[in-house]
Amino acid sequence: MTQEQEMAENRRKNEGGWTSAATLSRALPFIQRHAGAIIVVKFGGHAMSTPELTADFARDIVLLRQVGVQPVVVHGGGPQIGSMLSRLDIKTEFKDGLRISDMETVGVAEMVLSGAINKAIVSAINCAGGRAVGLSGRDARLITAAPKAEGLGFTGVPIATDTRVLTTLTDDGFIPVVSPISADENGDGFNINADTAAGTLAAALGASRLMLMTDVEGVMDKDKRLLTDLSRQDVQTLIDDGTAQGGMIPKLTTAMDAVAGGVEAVVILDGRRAHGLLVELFTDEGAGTLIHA
Ligand SMILES: Nc1ncnc2c1ncn2[C@@H]1O[C@H](COP(=O)(O)OP(=O)(O)O)[C@@H](O)[C@H]1O
Ligand SMILES: CC(=O)N[C@@H](CCC(=O)OP(=O)(O)O)C(=O)O
Repeated sequence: MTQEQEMAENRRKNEGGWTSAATLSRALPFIQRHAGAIIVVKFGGHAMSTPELTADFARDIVLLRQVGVQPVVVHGGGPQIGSMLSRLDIKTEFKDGLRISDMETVGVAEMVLSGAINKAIVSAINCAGGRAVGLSGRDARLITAAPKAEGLGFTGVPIATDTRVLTTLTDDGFIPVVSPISADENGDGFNINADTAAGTLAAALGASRLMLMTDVEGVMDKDKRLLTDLSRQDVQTLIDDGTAQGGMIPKLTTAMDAVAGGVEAVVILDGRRAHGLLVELFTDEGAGTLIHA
């Protein structure tokens, strides 16, 4: 068969094309529902473990923007900070999922997050045809930080936000990409957990959804079965009875605070699998664990 004959034959059959068109058409009511909405997407350090996953993520974000959603990306990079600290021979410890950060550690965290990772995500989104702008909690006083607790050094929490820089960007079609490193009133840098920063910004922006992309399918019960739907009370129980541990704790407290702060729903989903964002937003079934008020 010549190439022309093959193309003609494919056009006659084209089963795949009709299936794709049907999928697109079924997405229409979902696209209409989310058009104009602000959706904060937290991209975790584990979820960006390969360039392919980052590229797939970037395409999904650009697609969201293309269909009228206003995505705001907040990123982590815990494993990447960990490997830089070990290359520099600096020991690191966690308490309840948060890195205990002295001045040297927060310096490394800022270099890795606001430098390398932020720019890699911005680049990936721009290569996918978007207009991404990288910034951190420091920029335009987006997030003002304070110490989380006595003895945790420069491990911070957000105490105030000024989201005007984000709305200025989203109103003009840009996609903000935010590193969670922030400063206090004196300009001292603080290491804020990326889930916490994303939750605070989602509430401050009045986002309709907060999507936390991680390295598990979602929240698991004691038998490692995926929990698909949780109320705030259910989430509290999972923390109290020890079902949720380590990095899942800041995710769940963030989810509870975000829904209490007016975010309609928080979704914890698998960032290791391509297109989870689209499955969650544009299909009936959704993906991962949905947490609501
Ligand atoms: N009940 C639970 N369900 C799912 N994951 C849990 C649970 N308890 C603890 N975890 C851990 O939380 C991790 C996700 O948090 P974290 O490592 O901080 O991810 P990220 O880098 O994406 O923010 C999972 O890999 C898992 O090991
Ligand atoms: C205080 C604190 O724990 N900060 C985090 C910031 C990065 C982060 O949250 O990254 P992931 O989302 O990939 O875990 C850290 O130093 O690891």
